Amino acid sequence: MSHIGTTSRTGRQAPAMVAVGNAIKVVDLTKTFGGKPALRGVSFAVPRASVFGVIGPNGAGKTTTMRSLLDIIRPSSGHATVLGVDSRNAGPELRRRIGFLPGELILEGRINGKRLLQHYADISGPVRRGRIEELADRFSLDLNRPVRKLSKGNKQKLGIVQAFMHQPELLILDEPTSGLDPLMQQEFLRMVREARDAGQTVFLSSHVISEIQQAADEVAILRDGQIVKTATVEELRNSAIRHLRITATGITAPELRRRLAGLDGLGGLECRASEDGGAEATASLEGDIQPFIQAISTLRLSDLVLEEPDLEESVLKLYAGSIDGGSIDGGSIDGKENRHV
Ligand SMILES: Nc1ncnc2c1ncn2[C@@H]1O[C@H](COP(=O)(O)OP(=O)(O)OP(=O)(O)O)[C@@H](O)[C@H]1O
Repeated sequence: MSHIGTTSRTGRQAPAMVAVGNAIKVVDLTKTFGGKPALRGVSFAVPRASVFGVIGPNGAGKTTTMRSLLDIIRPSSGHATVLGVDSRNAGPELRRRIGFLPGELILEGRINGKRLLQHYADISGPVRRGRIEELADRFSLDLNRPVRKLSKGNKQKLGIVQAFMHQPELLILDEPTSGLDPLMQQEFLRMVREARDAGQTVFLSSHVISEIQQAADEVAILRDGQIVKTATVEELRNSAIRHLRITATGITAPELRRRLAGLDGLGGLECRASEDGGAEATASLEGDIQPFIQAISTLRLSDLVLEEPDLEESVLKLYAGSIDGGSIDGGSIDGKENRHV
């Protein structure tokens, strides 16, 4: 194990200490189903004790990536290492060190939640006494009801509890908040943060950008089996699109246009006369804000609005981008150079 710090007697539980190295490393993974590519050279690394989110539209390859990590499916080519073990050798020992929530949860319906979780605990445990009840309480989940009578959201909660209950070193969670109401989503995100703080690693997929933004340290955006971009949430935010509006006095609308037109990252520029006799401009701004700040520094501003970057808008733009247009990062592991979208 490449953890620094103490581990439990079994070595299974994650230490609440600093962790080093990668929990997951994927290099050039491809998967073809009946001649149709589902993954096309995906590479990324997930540092230990971090939260890594993968987002992408339907069919992007999120589930296929996760299944490859767990050896549920075999990749056509490429390589994946999970907790230091080749994913192709993912036997029961490795599985016990992982908590997995599949995207399509199929649960035995005839028994109640408690018995079902006890069954999973026997397989993937040990589970600390009282832990299951604590987690169920956090989700207001009734463990005495037969599983088949639970709503979709409550079944999802059971799935989350079984993934977290044995405090595995690595959590692989496919669309974990699907079916959860907003309060429960927040509870789930708290659990993810606590897991990371305890030294566990979380790899999760989502359609919900705001959720990834709240939970993840790093994000990979997957589309058509390729990673469009890997970035920290901060980097994504910095390269995101902001909307701005300025009002200046002592200047006409055409003059204001001349000052601003052609600035790096500025789009959709519209200038008009303002009510106070000056000029008003609205535009969107992508990336570095410094050239814009410099351009307006000599203006006499009466108003300036620079909105919070819209992560959703910039990610949707990435979804919609052209693969053949050369804008796709073939999956660099550090992903820090991938601003060209
Ligand atoms: N077992 C399979 N047999 C054939 N094709 C498959 C199989 N599993 C996945 N695919 C195909 O691989 C591609 C990627 O699917 P995958 O389920 O990984 O996407 P996803 O990003 O998880 O999508 P979603 O958000 O809808 O769950 C899709 O085109 C899908 O139809």
